[in-house]
Amino acid sequence: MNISDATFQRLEAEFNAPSVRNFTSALPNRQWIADAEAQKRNGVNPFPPGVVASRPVFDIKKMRELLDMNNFELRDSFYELFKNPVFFPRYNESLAEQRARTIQRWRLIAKTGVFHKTLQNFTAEGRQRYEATLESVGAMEHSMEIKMGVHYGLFGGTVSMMGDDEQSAKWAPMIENCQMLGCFAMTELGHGSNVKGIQTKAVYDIPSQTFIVNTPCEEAQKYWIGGAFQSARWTALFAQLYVQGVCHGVHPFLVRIRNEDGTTVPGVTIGDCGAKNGLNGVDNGRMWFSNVRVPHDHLLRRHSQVSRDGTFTSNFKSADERFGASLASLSGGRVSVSAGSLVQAKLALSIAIRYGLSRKAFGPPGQEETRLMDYPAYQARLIPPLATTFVMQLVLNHLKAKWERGDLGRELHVWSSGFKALISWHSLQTLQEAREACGGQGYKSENRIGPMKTSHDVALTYEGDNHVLLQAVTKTVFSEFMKGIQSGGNFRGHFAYLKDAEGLKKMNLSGMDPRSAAFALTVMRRREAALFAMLAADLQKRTAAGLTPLKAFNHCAVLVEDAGRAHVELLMVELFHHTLSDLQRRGETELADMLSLCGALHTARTVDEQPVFLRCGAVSVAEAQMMHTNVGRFCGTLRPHVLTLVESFGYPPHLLAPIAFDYVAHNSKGRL
Ligand SMILES: Cc1cc2nc3c(=O)[nH]c(=O)nc-3n(C[C@H](O)[C@H](O)[C@H](O)COP(=O)(O)OP(=O)(O)OC[C@H]3O[C@@H](n4cnc5c(N)ncnc54)[C@H](O)[C@@H]3O)c2cc1C
Repeated sequence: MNISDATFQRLEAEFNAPSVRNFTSALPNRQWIADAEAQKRNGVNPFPPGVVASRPVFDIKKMRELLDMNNFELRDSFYELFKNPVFFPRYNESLAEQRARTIQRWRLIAKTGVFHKTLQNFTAEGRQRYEATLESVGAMEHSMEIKMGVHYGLFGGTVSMMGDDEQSAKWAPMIENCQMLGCFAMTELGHGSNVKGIQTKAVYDIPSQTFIVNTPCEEAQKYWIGGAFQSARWTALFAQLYVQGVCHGVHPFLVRIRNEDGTTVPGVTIGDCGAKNGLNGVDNGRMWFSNVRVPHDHLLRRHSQVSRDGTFTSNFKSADERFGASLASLSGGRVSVSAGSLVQAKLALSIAIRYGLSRKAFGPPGQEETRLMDYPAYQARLIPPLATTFVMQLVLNHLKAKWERGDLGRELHVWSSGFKALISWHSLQTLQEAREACGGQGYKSENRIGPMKTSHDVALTYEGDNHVLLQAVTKTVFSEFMKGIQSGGNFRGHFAYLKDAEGLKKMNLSGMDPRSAAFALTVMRRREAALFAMLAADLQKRTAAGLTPLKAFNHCAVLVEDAGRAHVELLMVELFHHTLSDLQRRGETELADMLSLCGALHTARTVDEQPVFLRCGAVSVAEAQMMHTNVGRFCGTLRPHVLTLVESFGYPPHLLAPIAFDYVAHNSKGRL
């Protein structure tokens, strides 16, 4: 595929930052990479000095393939591309330089042609290639991943999935090859989480057969729109659709915001969101619309249509159903954010664990100091997040497969909302722990963890604020639970396990194998059952006292979120054990054994960290104590394997950091 060279030539001129064009901004010393690669050429794996990897008890390559699922060569080809100096990390650049560099990098990535046919028809192969590309790019730099995710995933995904076949066929190829550069304008200053309440208006004007778009008040300005401030020429705009005086709710439109020369079109005003805590390679902008005329065939009409003479029709009966269907097709954004989040956690763990293996502190008098990783207290900080990262990656792979198959049902909404919330929280917590685990070195930008942490932070907010997402999960599955209650205990589907609620209570955890599926499912089901029952009772009490169902729900919001988390963590355990049984069935016992240890540590840690298990009676004090002991026990069991485990993430030395190798040589006087 030819990428639109004209687009990138124009953009590079517009984002003109001389230091970027001429590569003059200071580059950190990169000798450590040459050293690591030289070691590799000599047949020695580039580990930190003095670190001897234990003999792998599983096949590292197979583990990587299990985690990455597909496109292994493509991922490696991107890692090679990132050896080009354009991709070298630079720190302390100005906002203009960071934005310019992102454009420069985008051109080189787009030029590979990797996005060809990722939007047209949305085949599983195309989606896998797209996800693999974004994950690889995210390992190099998070801004770049988000910049491309907004253009191809959010803008392109909206046009191709919410446009009908004709619209998709017309525009998707031009989005893939960057002839049409776009952004995604949903959020407004006054409405972010509550997108149903956005105020931008699109009124159908019968005589001119156009939609007239207006920003009626300051709260309705479009806000945070990635790419809007400089690069985008088009936007997928979300607005309340009015036809013949009737509001039909939120609808998507393809709207031109700039001419190809970069000037804004009449009626559109664009401002900068300015410097952010991270992701400064992305030019987030604000937009106001004043009587902007949008052609009739630019309403993206897969779900709703307006005839030229002003008759509104829809495939769905109510505005709520239409809105739900629109959001379902946007679940891909949450899939990408979850995958991108785990990339950051995997990199941070790869760096911090290698450092913890080589760095020594304190020790017996007169003897060699002890390696950090040999302190149980240190292990307890890095090994549980490592185990959870493996569990979450395998769980996320089920979600990715569902999305790639085009399975857009209610389950996709629940999984993508819940997994995005828990995975992004997990990754941020892991980045913080990894930063601290590297001490002062963790605070140096060149060691990557700090910049990754600040850039990743917003993953908790965009594509749905995590708290709001957990509430949405509970709202969606609670009715299923209530059906079981109202039928006198005839629970179905996910809640079928409650048909034997008494048996669940009687299970004796201390007599079970903590690596088994039965053990993890018992603990997680007990919590979910208890919290959903508490929620039902609480809601019933409040509605009986005269509150409306909505008010009652809001009064129980803390319990609602706890129940949502309980549901998602149970789903995760179910899916994880599904993968384990599959591995066992295929005879991959080495992988399954290692992963079952990770699963057992993940379960023990989940219970140990959350008092809600004790509070709701899901575990007894003795069982909570057993879980606590299990955390330490499994950390010790996994300790010899931590290096091979992070090796299986597959990141080459140049995507790690100096402290992952010989941090003393890197900081020597000779390298000043
Ligand atoms: C860097 C960045 C890039 C972005 N890119 C885009 C983009 O390209 N396009 C786009 O359309 N949008 C974009 N967004 C917007 C993003 O999706 C919104 O910020 C997000 O949906 C949250 O909305 P908000 O900021 O208005 O927060 P609010 O909705 O105001 O939430 C603020 C707080 O209130 C809490 N809260 C809200 N409702 C409830 C409730 N019912 N109960 C309890 N607590 C509640 C939330 O948990 C949150 O902590 C971006 C945002 C950022 C920061």
